[in-house]
Amino acid sequence: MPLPLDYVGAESQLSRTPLPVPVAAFFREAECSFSVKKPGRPLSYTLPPRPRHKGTLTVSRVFTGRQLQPWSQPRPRSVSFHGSQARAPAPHSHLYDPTRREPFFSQCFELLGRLGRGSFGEVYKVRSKEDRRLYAVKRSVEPFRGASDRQRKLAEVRKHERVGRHPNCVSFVRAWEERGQLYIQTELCPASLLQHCEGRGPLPESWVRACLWDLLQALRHLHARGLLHMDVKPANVFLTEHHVCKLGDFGLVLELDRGDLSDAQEGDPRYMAPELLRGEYSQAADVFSLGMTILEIACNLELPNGGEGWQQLRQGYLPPEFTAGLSSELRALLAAMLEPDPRLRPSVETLLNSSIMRKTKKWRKLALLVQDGLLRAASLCQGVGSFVRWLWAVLCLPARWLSSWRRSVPVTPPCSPLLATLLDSSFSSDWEEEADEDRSLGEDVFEVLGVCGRHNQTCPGELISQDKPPSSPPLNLRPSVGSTSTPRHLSPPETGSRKKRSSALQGSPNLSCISPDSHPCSPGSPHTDHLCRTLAFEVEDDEEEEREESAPSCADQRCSFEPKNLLSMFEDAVTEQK
Ligand SMILES: Nc1ncnc2c1ncn2[C@@H]1O[C@H](COP(=O)(O)OP(=O)(O)OP(=O)(O)O)[C@@H](O)[C@H]1O
Ligand SMILES: [Mg+2]
Ligand SMILES: [Mg+2]
Repeated sequence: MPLPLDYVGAESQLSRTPLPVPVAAFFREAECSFSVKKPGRPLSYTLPPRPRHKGTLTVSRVFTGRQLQPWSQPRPRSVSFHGSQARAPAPHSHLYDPTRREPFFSQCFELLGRLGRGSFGEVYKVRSKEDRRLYAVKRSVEPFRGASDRQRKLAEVRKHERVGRHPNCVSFVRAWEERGQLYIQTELCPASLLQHCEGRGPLPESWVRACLWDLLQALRHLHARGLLHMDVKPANVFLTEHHVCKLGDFGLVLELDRGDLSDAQEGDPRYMAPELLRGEYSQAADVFSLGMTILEIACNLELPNGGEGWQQLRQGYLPPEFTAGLSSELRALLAAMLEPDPRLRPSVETLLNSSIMRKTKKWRKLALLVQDGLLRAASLCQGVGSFVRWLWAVLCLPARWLSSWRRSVPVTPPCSPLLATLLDSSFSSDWEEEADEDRSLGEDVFEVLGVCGRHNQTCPGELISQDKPPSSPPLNLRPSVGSTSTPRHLSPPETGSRKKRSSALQGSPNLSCISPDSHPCSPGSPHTDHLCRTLAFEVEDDEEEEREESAPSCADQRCSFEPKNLLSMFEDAVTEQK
């Protein structure tokens, strides 16, 4: 019975009538038969019941001596209907070793998890060990029960191969059978539309329109090849990571050109077109199922499995309390797709030419184009970023090599031209800041260094490790400070103690002069520290005088303090001796 779409107005008129009207009562009852989707419902709820186990023994179990069928042999066999099935070679993979006991699946794939379970098989998320890409592999739950059961299951491969490649259809990769089970490898999709909608409420209309446009494209592709999907529903629609809808699960596809409709199977009853009960199979059945799918996701409506609500939806009645939030255009389109008479139902082509779909097409194409552009730009940025990182690493390599070389050499060679270049580059205008930082490390550090400057002949790093345990934090810290303080011989004038610190830190020219052979300040000498220090400075001054010629800019600085220091030290020594 066709039901008026402007039912709301009719009810308000009727409510003024004192007598109850049967039609109004019917509609009120109808309202009660629809409900919103329940969030958090287990996914298995949506699956059709699995076939019951047979209690009786199969013939093969009774007559065990029978010859094994070729497909029940342990070796894997490729399944494809493109060439001759008689040859059925092993599925190709250079990783597969037939001498090993593990099945082809375990040898060639890493199992990452289970994606879902249908009435036919379990679907796993896998990574191919060959190309390291992610895929979905559907494996039939039970082994083939016989030749006809096997043929029925293998038919899904033939159908998938016939579908071919289309941006809105899940891509087939390959199939094989092993130990009586069928494996179908397809592209992996992050989620099904059903999973995506769970707990979200109704989807935004712009999203619904985009989804409808994508799925109409997929159906146009199938119908043009003489194929009917027969199982369009949210659980068989998959979303890519770029939010493109793809139609999948081609297990119930009907090949109209084969002429044999005896093995045609209806899909999920909630989405089933009414004429299928009369055995009328046509493209219009897919249009109806798609209409139901869109109604479900756009209105968050729990579709009935049977009963009154099921009948009403197949009589052209759209529950207004659910469809009220939709635009009039989309409501009219849905009403047309759910038309009870398949001959009056618009074809996929007609639907794509409707004004609402033409508008959607423009936006969809633009959105896909922008998305594609953004993705390309992102991958380009990623590529440029990794190139810059690589370039930086290559450029830093000589500097790193030099610094590690410097660390490995115990005493810095004073006249190395390579080192001189490096030191020049590290000698920056913020020398004063560095000096302040050194001071901030604390006097005790310098005291230790001062000691080693007076009594030892090797580099500061080594001295530190001799004088203090290696675990002592300030001592561990110093060598690195010393290594960066090489340009201190160009420092501004300093006090005696400061200069002592500098020479100890540098470890190169001044310390090399304080040796048992070059002056009397040896570890076992009776001279006082004071004298030792004085003599050390004398030697330093001699050297620096020599260097003045080669570094005139520093000469002025030294002239300003060296005679004064020497004089005061000499006076001190004389006073002490008196
Ligand atoms: N390519 C895929 N990418 C991601 N998930 C998938 C993929 N294929 C299947 N799945 C998941 O596995 C579930 C079952 O897959 P599929 O529908 O193909 O199996 P089936 O046994 O044919 O089920 P049905 O009962 O619908 O016939 C899907 O609902 C989905 O959650
Ligand atoms: Mg399915
Ligand atoms: Mg299926």
